[in-house]
Amino acid sequence: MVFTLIAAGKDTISSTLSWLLWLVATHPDVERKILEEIERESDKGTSRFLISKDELNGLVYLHATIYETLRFYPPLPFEHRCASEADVLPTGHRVKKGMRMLFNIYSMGRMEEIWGKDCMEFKPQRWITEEGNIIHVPSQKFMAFLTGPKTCLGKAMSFMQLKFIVSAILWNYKLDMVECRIVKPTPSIVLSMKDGLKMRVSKRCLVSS
Ligand code: HEM
Repeated sequence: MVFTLIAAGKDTISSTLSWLLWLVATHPDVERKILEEIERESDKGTSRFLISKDELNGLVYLHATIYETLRFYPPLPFEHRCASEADVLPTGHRVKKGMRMLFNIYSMGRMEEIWGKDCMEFKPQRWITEEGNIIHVPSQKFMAFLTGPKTCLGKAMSFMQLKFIVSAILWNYKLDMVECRIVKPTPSIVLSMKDGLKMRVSKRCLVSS
């Protein structure tokens, strides 16, 4: 069981981290908002190297940035399922018993019919209500963790891990792209970056002590 959890979480988390750090490095407005949020939500009296577990709940904008990263770059970009019974899909398509269906989660995250006209913009704000809470998006619309009875068991843990790691990295280090080169995914079971991600890492001067 422990092995299953580690295996299911390792590559998915590392894929999300790479895409998120690249997206943040190339969207300085998003980076600024994440840092302002950490500054606001973290305990001024403690070390800033790691944010505490309780403070993680306050990182709504970072939470939204993780959702937005997963919309564009789901670590598992394709999934398939087999129909246990004949059925008719909501689209009207007839499915025979035993028929295999492949669905493209990567494309679904970029479809105008699902996400609206600004579907190709990296906009964490789309996940936040006017009152500042995370918008609940049904899992049939946002499929990175899949939907139905075989959905990911590690979703909550993933957000916790990612918020811990990203807040610690971004608070302490500035990450810049080494050179202007095209970053693109490689077609594989886990969505990784073709040729990896090269970044320049420098110690960040804290906004305040
Ligand atoms: C961003 C991170 C993650 C994403 C996007 C993700 C996505 C998914 C997806 C799409 C599936 C369904 C696979 C299939 O049925 O073909 C799945 C299953 C699963 N995930 Fe995750 N996962 C993530 C992180 C994690 C972590 C950190 C853990 C464990 C701590 C975990 C545990 C599991 C387990 C146990 C299953 C199998 C569930 C079952 O078959 O009933 N996942 N995940």
